[in-house]
Formats: sequence, structure tokens, C-alpha cells
Amino acid sequence: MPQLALDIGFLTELHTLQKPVKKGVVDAWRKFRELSLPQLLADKGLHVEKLRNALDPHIRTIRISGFWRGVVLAPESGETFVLLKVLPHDEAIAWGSKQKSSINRVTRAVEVRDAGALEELAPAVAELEIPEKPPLFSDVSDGDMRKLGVDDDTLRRVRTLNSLDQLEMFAPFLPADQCEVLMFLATGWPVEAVWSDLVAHRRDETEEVGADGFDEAVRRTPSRMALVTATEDLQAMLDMPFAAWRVYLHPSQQNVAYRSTYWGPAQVSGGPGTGKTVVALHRVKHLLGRLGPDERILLTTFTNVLAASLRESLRQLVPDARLRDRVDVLTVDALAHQVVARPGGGDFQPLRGGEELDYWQRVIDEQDLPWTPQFLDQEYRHVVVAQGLSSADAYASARRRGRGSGLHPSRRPQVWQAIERFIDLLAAGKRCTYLQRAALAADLVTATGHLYRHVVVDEAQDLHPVQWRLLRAAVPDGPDDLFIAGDPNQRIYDSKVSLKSLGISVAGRSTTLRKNYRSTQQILQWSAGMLLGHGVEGLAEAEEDEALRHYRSALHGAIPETHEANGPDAEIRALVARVRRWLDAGVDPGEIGVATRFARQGKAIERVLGVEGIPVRQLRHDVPDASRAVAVGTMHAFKGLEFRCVAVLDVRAGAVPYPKALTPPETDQRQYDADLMAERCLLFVACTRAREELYVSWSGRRSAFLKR
Ligand SMILES: Nc1ncnc2c1ncn2[C@@H]1O[C@H](COP(=O)(O)OP(=O)(O)OP(=O)(O)O)[C@@H](O)[C@H]1O
Repeated sequence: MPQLALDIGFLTELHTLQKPVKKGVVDAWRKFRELSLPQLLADKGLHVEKLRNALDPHIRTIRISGFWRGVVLAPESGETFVLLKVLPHDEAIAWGSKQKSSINRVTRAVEVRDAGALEELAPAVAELEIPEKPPLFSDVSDGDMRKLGVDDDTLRRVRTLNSLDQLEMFAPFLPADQCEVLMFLATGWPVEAVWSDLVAHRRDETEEVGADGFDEAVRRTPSRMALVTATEDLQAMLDMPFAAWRVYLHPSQQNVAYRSTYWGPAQVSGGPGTGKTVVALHRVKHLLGRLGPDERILLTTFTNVLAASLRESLRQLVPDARLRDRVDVLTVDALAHQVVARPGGGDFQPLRGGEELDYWQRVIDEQDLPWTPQFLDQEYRHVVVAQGLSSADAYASARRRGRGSGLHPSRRPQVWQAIERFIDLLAAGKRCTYLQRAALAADLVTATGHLYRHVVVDEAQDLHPVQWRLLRAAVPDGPDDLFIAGDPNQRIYDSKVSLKSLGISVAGRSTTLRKNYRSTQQILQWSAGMLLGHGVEGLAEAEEDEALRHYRSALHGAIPETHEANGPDAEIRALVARVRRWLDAGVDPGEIGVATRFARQGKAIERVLGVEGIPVRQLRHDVPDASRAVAVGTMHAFKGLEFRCVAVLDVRAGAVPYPKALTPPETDQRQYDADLMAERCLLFVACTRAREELYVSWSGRRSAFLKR
């Protein structure tokens, strides 16, 4: 039976197609399933047509609807076709006739290059040559290139290049896997690392494929070509094109997610948009497949919105509701709440917002203390709660690791007294801090026994040690106990955690993902520029900001736009104009996000967009909302989300960094540095939510985080 596989290039452009065209794709795909090969080739409606001047004899066009045609790769023999692109008639013919397919000698996967575009671009690329620089790949031999799957045609083109800019011009048109290898080599990766990180997983060791090997070759290309077998799956892909991750996992992701067993806690890290969440979800799917009777999995993340989004993604990835019901998708706070709500747990209301500081102020006034509320709050959080200290003696001898402010040992009893008073005051009002609740939950679980067989953690970088204690207690030590996904460069709250110090060792079981699937290279590079040279402490210690330099995306687009406005009102007016241009270009309002440092500015923006008749919604980190309206929210609320177009406003000195979010350096220099870094990461997180376009504006003096 013939079948029509889908190329990832087609899927990534799917959102630009109108509904009738998408329906045409479903109809065409059905015909491939329903007709025999001779019937298919003779079908008048589908009109499978060979192109007269095509560079590749395997290229055909098929009719999708009206003027729209699909460009298809047809096998010489065998029955698997691949849909590469859907375009208006003339463009489809022009594009199709310039493509060339081949089968990679190392991976034996199908690859397609835009041979016409590469030829046309060559003179412009040559002009970018920097005369005094050596060739880009002068230290990689032809033999190594071939071992990594780079073929002679590609080699001939790239041998003379001597700048990354030149390679990036060619990039969208080269065979994707070869291009990825070259990008990594060009950014300084040793041949051995490229081999082990990228190529080894893909290598195929079966016998030489013959002319009839095309069907198998498509099957060997799962990270770029999907064989969809059920109509519902195809429909879901067309409705949610960005859910491509359900079918296409990069071999490096596949390798992490579907490793049979990790003999202890495992960690996956990587820059924004590298698919950490996707890998975490696939890991849950893998673990579900081997779960014993009565065993359960916890999938946990940081905010309610992210938990809701994980629940939805899991629904798509694991359609069987009975299986899915064996997974609890909860924030760590919600888990703590559930545990504490059980008999014996007490009934305390957690403090919100700045309430903690008010309580500390009260203690300071009562006891006439020389410290600030921030100092006591941080001492309590980072030393007492983090280490689970419960007596004056334990505190007197505790290490104040990570604290930058001196505290003479003779003053510790006085601080402890203040802490005791703080705890009593809260208890008297039936209140607690979130961390106290997590600590209580950790104690209860330790006493009563484990809750889960596996715990999978996403957005791990922001968890506090006491939350880790709860997660550690929730699952028994052993194979596949904890699977942890996170990115230290996206830490926006003040929890600095070394997993090792918590008894969670991921040594030998830690992987870094390198390829970004979300944002264009231009957005990534621009955003990474804000962090480079500002060393962020990794979760598992060994990671450095070296990863930042290697952020890579196969997607290319416009350089982020910056705008200096003449006052706050003018800044909002400029935003309205920007949003209108996106809408006019066909971007759905629901695919636009507007981030601000403060909620009140977001409210003003919401009002103005509303008055302008643009559908708008408030983005909150506790309430999910998928309506098709422009999402306006604080930078914090954008954590973990993504939009086609993102505007970040109010990026001015005085707002980013926000002075009140910074501990005064004279109180604690180390804490000041950490706070400043968290503010930097916050802007980085907001900017890297953009898939295609990023717009950043301010009025007055620009933020010091923005480069000139
Ligand atoms: N192999 C893949 N093929 C296609 N798309 C992918 C793949 N892996 C991830 N994506 C897509 O890339 C985007 C980012 O993925 P994901 O949210 O998992 O990244 P992340 O590393 O968790 O990001 P962040 O840390 O910035 O929140 C998503 O739209 C996801 O669907």
C-alpha cells in the first residue's frame, strides 16, 4: 500500500497555510492510503506529475487544492512518497525542480538539498569571504568529514568558506543533517564530539542499500520524516503544527528520552527551546510503558500554567487515558499542599507576595534588631530552611554557604530568636511560607513512605533545596528514580542549588541538548549576548556558559528589532503599530506575546490594545488560557511558554533590573550578584520565548543589559 510521509520542512511552514489547503493535504494523504500504486499514479484529481526540468528525477508534484501543489519525493521502486512542501502552482514547480535528494552514506537516511539555491547563492557567499582568515574547516580532514556523513558535493561547497556568516547563508539549503554537523564543527566542536553527540546515534550499520532502499531510508529518517498512519494523528498535526515534537525526536533527544534505564538520577540540560520539556514528556511515556501495577509517576514543574500545558501535551503524546491517569502532573507546591492536606498535616495558609517581609519587619520592631527584613528573610530561606535546621545549636554550627554578608558567631543566637518569633507569629495566625509547607511535606513523606515510582522534573533550575528534599523523599532511591530537565541560564528565582549537595548525583547520567527548535538563530544569538561573560552556576556544577556560545538553531529570520520611544505612551503606541504589522502579515493574535517587567504596565497595554479592537488577554502564571488573543503578562509569567512573535516592553534602566529586586550590595554582595543575574536571566527568558520575531522597546535610558 502506498503511503505519504511528511517532511519536517513542510510541517514547520504549515501554520502559514489556509484551512482549505490543509484539508487538501488530508485528502491527498488519504488517497495515498486508499489507492493502489497504479490507481494513485493514474488518479486525475491527484495528478501526480513528473517535472520536466527537475534536477532530480524523483521529484513529482501533486494537486492539493485549487492553485496549490505539493512537492513530493517519489521512490524509484517501493511505495513510500514524501511530501516536502506545499506551495502555489508556479512556485511549487520552480522550487521542486531545484531540489535534489540523496541517501546519506553514513546514516543511510534520506536527505534533500536545494541544489538550485546553493548554486545561485555561491557568488554572494564568496563575496563575504574575509581575505586574511583561514578556511573555516582547515583543521578537519576530508576523511573525517566523510566519516561524519558530509558528502562530496557539500564538501566542495564548504571547503572554501572562511566565515560562519558564509556557512549560515548556505545553511537553509544544505541537507539538514550535514548542515548540523558543519555548524557544530564551525563553532569549534572537535570531530569526536560531533561524532558522539550527533552522528553516532543516527549511524545505520545495515548492509549497503540498493535502489529499492527508499522505503527503508525514509524509515531511517524519523527525526525529519514522519510516517503518519492514523487520520486523527494527521489532523492533530495539521491543527497543532508546533506539536511536531510528538513524532520527530532528534536522535540526541531520542537517546536521552528512551534510554532503557538510568541507574540513578539523570539530568538533561540545554539552552532555551532545545526540547527539554519534550524529552521530559517522552521520558514519562517511556516509563509508563514499564510501570508495575499500583505504581505511579509524578511529572512536576514550576507554575500552574506550565503544569496545565504539560497535562495537555501528555494528552497528545499518550492518548490512552487509563495509562495517562497513572501520572500526576503537579507543581511542587501543589504536591506539598496535597501531602500536608492529609490528616495530621495541619491547616495553614501560605503567605503571598511580600507578606513575608511584613512579618519580618514586625519581628525586627518588636526585638529592636539591627538587620533588614530582606536579610532575615534570606537567612531563613537560604540557611535555615535550606538545611532543615530546627534548633539554635544546629544553626549555631551551620555553614552559611552562599551568603555574602558576614554574621559574627556571637550574633547567631539573636538571629535564631528572631526566626523562632517569626515561626510563632505565623503559626498563631495559621499561616506558613510555601517553603515551610514543602519542608513539612518532605518530613511527612519521609515518615510515611514514598509516593511514586518515578519523578520527572521540568524547569528544575528554580527549585529550592527543600522542594528537592520533598521530591527526593517522594521516590525511592534506585534506577530511574529522578529525571531532571532544566537550564541554569533560565534561573529567575533566587534558589541556587547544587544537586550533589542534596545527595542527588547525576554524574555520568547528564546530557546537554544543543539544537534549538524554537527560535531563529538571530533571536538566540541576540538573547545569549545578554548573558555571555556573566557566568551562571550550573545545577550539576560542571556546566559553564560554554553552552551559550554553542546555541544553534536551524531556523533563520529577522534580527530582533529594538525601539527607543519618546515616553511611555509613545512606547505603547509603537507597540500597537508593531502588533498591527504582525496581524496584517497573517500572524494569529494568539501567537503574539507582550511581556513587561511589571503587571501594572501590562494592564495599561491591555487597555490600549482593547480600545484599538485587538483581542487581548492577560497572561498569568496560575491560570492557563488558550484563547486566540494577544497575551500580555509579566516576564515571570512567560517562563516556559512560546509565541511566534514576542514584544518585550519597558526594558529601561530603573525597570530591568528592578532595583527593589536587588539586595543592596552593602547588605550582601553575593546576594546582590545573584539577584542581578536573576534579573538578567529574566530578560533572557522573556526574549527566548519568541519563535520568529522579537521586538524590544524602552523609553528613557535603555537597560544596562541591552548592548548598544
Ligand atoms: N525534535 C523536535 N522536532 C521539532 N520540534 C521540536 C523538537 N524538539 C522540540 N521541538 C519544539 O521546540 C520547542 C521548544 O521545545 P521545549 O519547550 O521542549 O524546549 P525547552 O528546552 O523545554 O525550552 P525552555 O527551556 O526555553 O522552556 C517546542 O515548540 C517543541 O515542540
